[in-house]
Amino acid sequence: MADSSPDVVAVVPAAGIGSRMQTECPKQYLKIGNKTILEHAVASLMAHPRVAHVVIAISPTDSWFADLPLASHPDITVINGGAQRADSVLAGLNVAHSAQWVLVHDAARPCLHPDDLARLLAITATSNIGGILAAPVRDTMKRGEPGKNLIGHTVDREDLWHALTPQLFPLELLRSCLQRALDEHASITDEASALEYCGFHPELISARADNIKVTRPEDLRLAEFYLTRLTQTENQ
Ligand SMILES: Nc1ccn([C@@H]2O[C@H](COP(=O)(O)OP(=O)(O)OP(=O)(O)O)[C@@H](O)[C@H]2O)c(=O)n1
Ligand SMILES: C[C@](O)(CO)[C@H](O)COP(=O)(O)O
Repeated sequence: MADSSPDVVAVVPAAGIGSRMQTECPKQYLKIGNKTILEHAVASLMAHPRVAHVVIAISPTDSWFADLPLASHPDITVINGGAQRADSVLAGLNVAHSAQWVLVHDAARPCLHPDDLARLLAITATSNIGGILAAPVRDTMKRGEPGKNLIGHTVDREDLWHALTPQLFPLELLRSCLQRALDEHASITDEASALEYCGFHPELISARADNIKVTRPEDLRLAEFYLTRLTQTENQ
């Protein structure tokens, strides 16, 4: 029987402004059904019995979070995020004292399937480095700029993956790697890149491609479609 004791803390970076979404409010506060994208993302984590607590990093100027039921949830701590996503994550790690493992999940990813979360959490039984959910690249990959000619050669897509979230790591390992990477001004766009910067190689868990990060306007309807299908599957 897989361990289901609540031994994992989740950090949810939710301090972005969602500029690429071109909406009035930050995209994590856009609604799909009767909940915001942030609430869907947090609910997908709290549905697993091992997730004991969730730390949500919001912007210091956030004026939306206080109106959500999450704001008064006993298992949720809200803190101020930072200038970059990595700063927000580190701020969350710095208050997540009481856990051995930490899950980091984008507030902008509302469609996390419970099976993928369970498969990621299962690696705690065999790994001391951690791992990430990832989806295989499906298209031929090119390098270039819009309106200009393609650069160089087609990118070989063999072994090329889209890194998703959640990403799962030993709390102290992630905290130390992220702190060092930021102190040394490394380019960090996900938690795995901080571990890679420090010489570690997290496990890759092949996952569903419908765990999308709502980023551009056309993503909202797609996320709504995926969430509707996920809800129907769970109710069967
Ligand atoms: N300083 C920041 C920047 C981003 N994020 C969070 O990191 C996640 C992924 O980042 P992204 O999709 O880039 O969100 P934004 O930065 O808000 O989007 P944009 O780049 O379009 O402004 C989001 O949940 C976002 O809220 C954060 O916590 N702190
Ligand atoms: C963490 C992430 O979602 C993995 O793909 C991605 O790196 C976030 O990038 P963003 O530019 O902060 O959205």
